[in-house]
Amino acid sequence: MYSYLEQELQSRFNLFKLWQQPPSKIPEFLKSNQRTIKAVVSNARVGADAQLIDSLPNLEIVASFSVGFDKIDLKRCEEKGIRVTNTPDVLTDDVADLGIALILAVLRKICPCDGFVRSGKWKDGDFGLSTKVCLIFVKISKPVGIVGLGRIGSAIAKRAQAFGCSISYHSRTQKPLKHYKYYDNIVDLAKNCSILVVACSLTDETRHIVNREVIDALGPRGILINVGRGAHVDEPELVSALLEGRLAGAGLDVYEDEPEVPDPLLRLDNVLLLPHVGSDTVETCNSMADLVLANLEAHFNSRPLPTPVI
Ligand SMILES: O=CC(=O)O
Repeated sequence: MYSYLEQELQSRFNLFKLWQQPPSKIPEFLKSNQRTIKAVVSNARVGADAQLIDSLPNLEIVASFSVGFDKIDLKRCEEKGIRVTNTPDVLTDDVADLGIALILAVLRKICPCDGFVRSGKWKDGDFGLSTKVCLIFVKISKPVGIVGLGRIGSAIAKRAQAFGCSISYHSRTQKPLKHYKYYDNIVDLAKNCSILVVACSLTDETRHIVNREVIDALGPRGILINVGRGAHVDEPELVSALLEGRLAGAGLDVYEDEPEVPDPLLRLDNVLLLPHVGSDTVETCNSMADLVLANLEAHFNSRPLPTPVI
């Protein structure tokens, strides 16, 4: 629980600190407070499953401190007339910045370079070469491919363009953007790009959208960047492609079973691993917290919700 959000929740509402309960005590804790609790404040990692929703008969709203709501059982909320809110827009720039940081860091080998200097190896010789980000002046030029051209995907595209990259994308529908090339399937996108960036939301359709076929289409010179959700990628397939040299590298902020990270990835220096920090800046977390509070206040004062999901 983000401390500023906790403070504000405490000063404005009757706050039950579920996260401070040991897992074995949670059912009992919920049972003893079930009549009183009207709102759940959640986040990307915890969500709100059917069990939690069903255990709170007076629940009116789930306000998530996240843009993603893949761990919230929306169907159950809908059936029960429970409102759901998220925190879009305020985190777009941070996640897009991190996507670009991953591209730059993987291609230019920034972390291995840092390790090289710190370990004193520089005194024995130069580091070696890395890969150019802006391929526009190079014959092998291939665009940056973006999976999901929503808010975050578009912000990544804008930034990548500023680095001189051309942009291709795959999404459910084609956008009226003539400078970006659209592919109606992700395999064709992967075949025709050098860096594939996953930035879509996680749904039944996008779960494991990056499978073996997509990874092989991206190929041994390709880089995968994931700032979406771990479950967008078939992780064992990603690991074997990296180990077998069927993929050049990856930059990951998200994993299927966070905070678990597949062990072999920890030993690969062509992979950059971040601990799901896409939106974790002080400024953005404050804005996300304010949005959670604004949604709760609006709901309990019968005003329209600023950022409703349902
Ligand atoms: O992963 C972070 C979010 O969904 O906000």
